[in-house]
Amino acid sequence: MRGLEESGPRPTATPCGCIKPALETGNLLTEPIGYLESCFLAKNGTPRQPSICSHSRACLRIRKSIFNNPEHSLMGLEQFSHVWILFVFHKNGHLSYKAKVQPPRLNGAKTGVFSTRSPHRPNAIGLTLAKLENVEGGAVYLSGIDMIHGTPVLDIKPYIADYDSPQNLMEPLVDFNLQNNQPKPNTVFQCEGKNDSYDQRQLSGYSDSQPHCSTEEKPTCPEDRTSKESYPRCDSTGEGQQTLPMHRERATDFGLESRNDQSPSVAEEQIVLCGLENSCPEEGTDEGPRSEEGAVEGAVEGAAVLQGSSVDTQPTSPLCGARRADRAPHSVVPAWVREAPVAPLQVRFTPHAEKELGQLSSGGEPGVDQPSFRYFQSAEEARRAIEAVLEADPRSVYRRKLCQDRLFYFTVDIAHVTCWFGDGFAEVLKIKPFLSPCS
Ligand SMILES: C[S@@+](CC[C@H](N)C(=O)[O-])C[C@H]1O[C@@H](n2cnc3c(N)ncnc32)[C@H](O)[C@@H]1O
Repeated sequence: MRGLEESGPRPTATPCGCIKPALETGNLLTEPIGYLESCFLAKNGTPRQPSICSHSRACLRIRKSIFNNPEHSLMGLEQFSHVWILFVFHKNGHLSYKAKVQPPRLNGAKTGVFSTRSPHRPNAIGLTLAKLENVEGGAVYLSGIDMIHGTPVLDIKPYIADYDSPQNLMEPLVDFNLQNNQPKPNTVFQCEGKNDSYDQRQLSGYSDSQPHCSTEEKPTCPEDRTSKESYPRCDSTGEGQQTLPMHRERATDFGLESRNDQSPSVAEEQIVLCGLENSCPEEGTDEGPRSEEGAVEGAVEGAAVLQGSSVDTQPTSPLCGARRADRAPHSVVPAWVREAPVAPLQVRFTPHAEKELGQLSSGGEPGVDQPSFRYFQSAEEARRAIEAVLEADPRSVYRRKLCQDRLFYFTVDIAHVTCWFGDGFAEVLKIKPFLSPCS
C-alpha cells in the first residue's frame, strides 16, 4: 500500500503490459477516515481479538477532511448493533512480512500468514468486528475492540449476519421446536461437537487463547464503567456527549428493541445466550441471570422484526459446546436489510438462450473453436448463477425507474448475457462467449 507522502495514484502496468489507472490495478491511495481513540494505549496487553474483552472501549471521530459533515456519513449506522472496522496496523514498526508466521496460539509452530490474523501481512490491514455502542454526531462509540490508541481507521461497514456469517448461508443445523425453545433430540450431537470450534480456533491462530472477559469475569479488562468514564478522551474533545446506552433494562426487551433507540448491551446478549444454552443438555453452568421465557422466545424466532429492527439469532447447537467467545453474537440490523422493497424476480430463458448456454459448456459447435467455462463445471451451474443474479434484480435504481425497457448486459465466467426485464420477471435473450482481452 502506498504511503500518504506520495502525491496520488499513478498509472501502473498490468501483468500483460497494459497501462491502467492505479485504482484498477489495486494500488489504492488510502486516507484514514479517522484515528481511533482507544482504551488500549500500546500493543502490549491489547487483546488479540475483539471477542476477548467485550468491555474494551473506543471512539472514532470521522474527520472533517473526509466529509464536511461527518454526521451525514454515519446516518443510519445507529440501526446496526455491530460494525466491521478496517484499519491500518500503523505500529507494526516495519513493513516486512513473511509467508509463514508463528501465531501465539500455535506456540511456536508455523503456518501460512493468510491462515492467521497476524498484523504482519503484505498489506498491514486489520479487520475487527466491534460492537456499536452509539453514534453521536460525527463520532462512533465502540466496544469489544482490539486496536490501540491512534490506529488509523480506513473504513466502517455494518455487520449483516445474513451476508457476513456462514451460518446464515447454510442450512440450519438444528430444527428448533419453537413452542418451548428446546432443540429437538438430534441436536444433542451438535452440542457435543466441541472439537469443531476448537479446531477452528487453532487454525485461526489468533483467536481466543486467553481467559476472556464476560460480564461476570473480567480478569484483563478495565472495570465496567459508565459511558462517560469509558471515554475520557472523547469527552475531552466532544462537547455535550450524552451518556452511552451501556446499561439496559432486561433481556426481555432484547428481541423487541429498536436499534434506533438502544442496542442491547453485551450483558443482555449474554443473558439471551445463557437462556438458549440452558436448553442444551451439555452445558450445566449457569454463568448469568436466567432470562425470562419471553427473551428466549424473542431470540429463537430469529427474524423477529419490530420497530424497524431485526435481530439475528444463530442456530444455537454449534454454540452449545463452545465457550462464550466462540459464539456468533446476536446482532441487530435495520428492517430494510431483510425486507428489501424489491421482490425477487422470476427468471426465464428463451429457447435460443438455452441453446447458446448449452453450446458454451460443450465448447461450441463442432469445428468451431469456442472456449468453455473457467469457473463453472457445467451449463447447469452457469444457469443457476445467471438465475441467482437476475432473481435479485441487479439493475440500479436509476435503470429500474428510468430505463426499464433497455436491454441489460452482464458477464459471468465466459458467458456474456443479454436480457430484459418486465413486470416481475427477467428474461435471458442471448448468451454469447466472452473473453476479456486483459483480465
Ligand atoms: C492479532 S491482531 C488482530 C486484529 C484484527 N482483529 C484482525 O484480525 O485483523 C490484534 C493485535 O494487533 C496489535 N495491534 C492493535 N492495533 C495495532 C496497530 N494500530 N498497529 C499495530 N499493531 C496493532 C495488538 O497487539 C493486538 O493484540
